Amino acid sequence: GRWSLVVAESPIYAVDFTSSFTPSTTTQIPRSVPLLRSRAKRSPRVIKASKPIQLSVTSNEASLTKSTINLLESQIYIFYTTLTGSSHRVAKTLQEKLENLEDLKNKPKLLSLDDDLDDLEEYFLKTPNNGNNKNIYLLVLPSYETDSPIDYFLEHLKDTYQDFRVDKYPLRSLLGFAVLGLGDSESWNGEKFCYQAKLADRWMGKLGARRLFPVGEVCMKYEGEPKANEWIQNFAQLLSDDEPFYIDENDDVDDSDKEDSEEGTDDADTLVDVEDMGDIIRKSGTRGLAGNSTNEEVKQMVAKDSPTYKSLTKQGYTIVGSHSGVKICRWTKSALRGRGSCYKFAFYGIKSHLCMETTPSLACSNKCVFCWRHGTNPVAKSNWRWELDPPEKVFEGALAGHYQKIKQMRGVPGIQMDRFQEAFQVRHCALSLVGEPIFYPHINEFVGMLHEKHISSFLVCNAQHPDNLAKLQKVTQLYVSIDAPNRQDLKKVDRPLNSDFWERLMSCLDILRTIQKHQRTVFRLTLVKGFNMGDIESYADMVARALPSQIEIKGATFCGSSSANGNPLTMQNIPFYEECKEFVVNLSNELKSRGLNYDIAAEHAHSCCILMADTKFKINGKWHTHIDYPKFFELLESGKEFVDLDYVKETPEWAVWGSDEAGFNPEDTKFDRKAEKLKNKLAREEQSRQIIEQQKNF
Ligand SMILES: Cc1cc2nc3c(=O)[nH]c(=O)nc-3n(C[C@H](O)[C@H](O)[C@H](O)COP(=O)(O)O)c2cc1C
Ligand code: SF4
Repeated sequence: GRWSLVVAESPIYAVDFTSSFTPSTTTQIPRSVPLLRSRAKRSPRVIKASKPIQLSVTSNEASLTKSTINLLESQIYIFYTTLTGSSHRVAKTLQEKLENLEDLKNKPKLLSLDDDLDDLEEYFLKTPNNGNNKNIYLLVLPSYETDSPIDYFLEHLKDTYQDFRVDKYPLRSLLGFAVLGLGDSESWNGEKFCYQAKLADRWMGKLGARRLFPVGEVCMKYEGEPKANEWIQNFAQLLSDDEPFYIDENDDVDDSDKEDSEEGTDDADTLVDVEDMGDIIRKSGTRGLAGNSTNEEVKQMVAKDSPTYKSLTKQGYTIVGSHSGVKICRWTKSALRGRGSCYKFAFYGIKSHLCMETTPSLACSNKCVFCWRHGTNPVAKSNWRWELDPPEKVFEGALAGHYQKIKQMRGVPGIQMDRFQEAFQVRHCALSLVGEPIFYPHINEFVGMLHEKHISSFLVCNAQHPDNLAKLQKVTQLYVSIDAPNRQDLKKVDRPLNSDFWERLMSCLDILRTIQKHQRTVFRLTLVKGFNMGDIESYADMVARALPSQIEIKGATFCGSSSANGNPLTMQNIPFYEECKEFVVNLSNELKSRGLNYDIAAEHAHSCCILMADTKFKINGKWHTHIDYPKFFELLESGKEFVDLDYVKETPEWAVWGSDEAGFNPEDTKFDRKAEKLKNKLAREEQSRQIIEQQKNF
């Protein structure tokens, strides 16, 4: 390598800031020697030069110098990511240790890459502006062979490096960085041990950051925290040590790994005869489809041995293949026992025991505050970066998983035989659950398979993937989640990974109004008090922009809060039904005042859910929010174009807004004690309100 040109030997502890080369405690320092430049050959790229940090080096030569910048004056950021907690513990120890350093001027900041950073770009493209930009980044990273949020972080570093629009060395403005890796050398020895910490160390170097200290590799199984503490101790010492650093301004930033583009990967070597392509694709299976071109392998989104798999199955999900999931919801169980169905029965005529809830992509591009999976859920901005299962496998696997769970219910007291038998003919599929169904590259084929079996499709998307949305073919009902009325609130609620999340949402709204106008479209609002229940005007703006067929408004339900999974909600954030009603009435008035033809159509008080619809669904004075499913399939199979109004059915009296039953199916209520109690409570509330009103009038 380039170090062969060394002429002098020095006992000084030299740290090369710029190379992945890790010096031993005694190393040779090149001086006054023309240095080899090993810039990799790459395709044309716009390179904006960034000025290296000014140090007290005046000559153009590599030198051993005392930095004018005192490390103790820096602002230290400790970043960590964790799935089972050890990296968080170690990061906290690191913070405490550094805090106790007498001369350290600023208190080190501890930040979770997953919970505390809204946007990785704010720290790993831009850097915080602390006066003279004297920032030091310390990264405490575990390694996971299975897919985890660390993959997403590493991908961000890689993408930044490969993005020709941005400064090539954006992290050069940092004073320095160091990575402490945690892993398990027994199960993952050799290259795999702490491999993600090593990758992070490498990418940080490539992005222009200066390595202050060699990457730590700690086996948490054998060496545990004492070994981590040793690294911390040594690093702390380095901070207060005024030993000179070897700094070479002529040397290029860490770009020396020739394997990327020089060795053996010449075009001539990689060109493949078109005739051979089929063979190669077949041999590589679906692995190549993720478009992952570097040496990182394509992972499974939810591998069997991953913490995500464990947490999902614990919650009752059946994982299908490696990226899909299916789960029986409580309404399916309730309906099997002859009790009530969910609000979709009241609004659209869906019987819960005939409904399968599934998703072909457990990953998504948000980190919503109300998502319990937060912390372990696989994430990606917009590209599919995992192994890909064919649609047949997802379809058959989902049905098999669903039926297996139904079968397991056979011993549950109160199961009704006729419904139990019917349940083995799924009629509806809710593509929602968790994750983002339109992320799945074969979503259209998958939906096609449902329709072929006359299974209706309700697809919910998070409005972050306009390209996929535009390409989506006919579904029975197309939902878009509208989690907040404006940019600031949406960022707070969904914590999207894409920085252009608002623009993405806006394009999705435009797509609903134009390309997807033929679909039966629904806005889904989940109301969370203190997060998204204000700014009615902006919600109305969005309705005006997308012109959805219907608007479904649901009060958030409480699934328990936990700071551990990043879910900050408490009971205080759960709106009462009355508050939801008030919100809906206000929205309805706002829309009417703008001449938009929407009105409140139906309600299901039990689930705190209200449906607004375009008044075109009110035919001859009667609401028609229900769906004529056989008609839908007939139209679909006719091959003709058709729209939302072509397959409607009348809404039953008991579900219509303002009816006495408030969405309680009279046939079900007698079985449903909880529903009965709630109904009585609502009646009592209404009574007391009337009395108060009367008193006011006297
Ligand atoms: C599914 C799984 C995969 C893992 N893969 C690796 C690996 O590839 N390399 C490694 O060094 N350690 C691996 N480990 C060990 C973890 O990195 C180690 O337990 C670490 O301390 C976990 O940190 P955390 O508690 O902050 O999540 C793996 C652990 C699990 C459970
Ligand atoms: S979109 Fe769904 S899966 Fe994704 S974070 Fe939000 S709630 Fe969770």
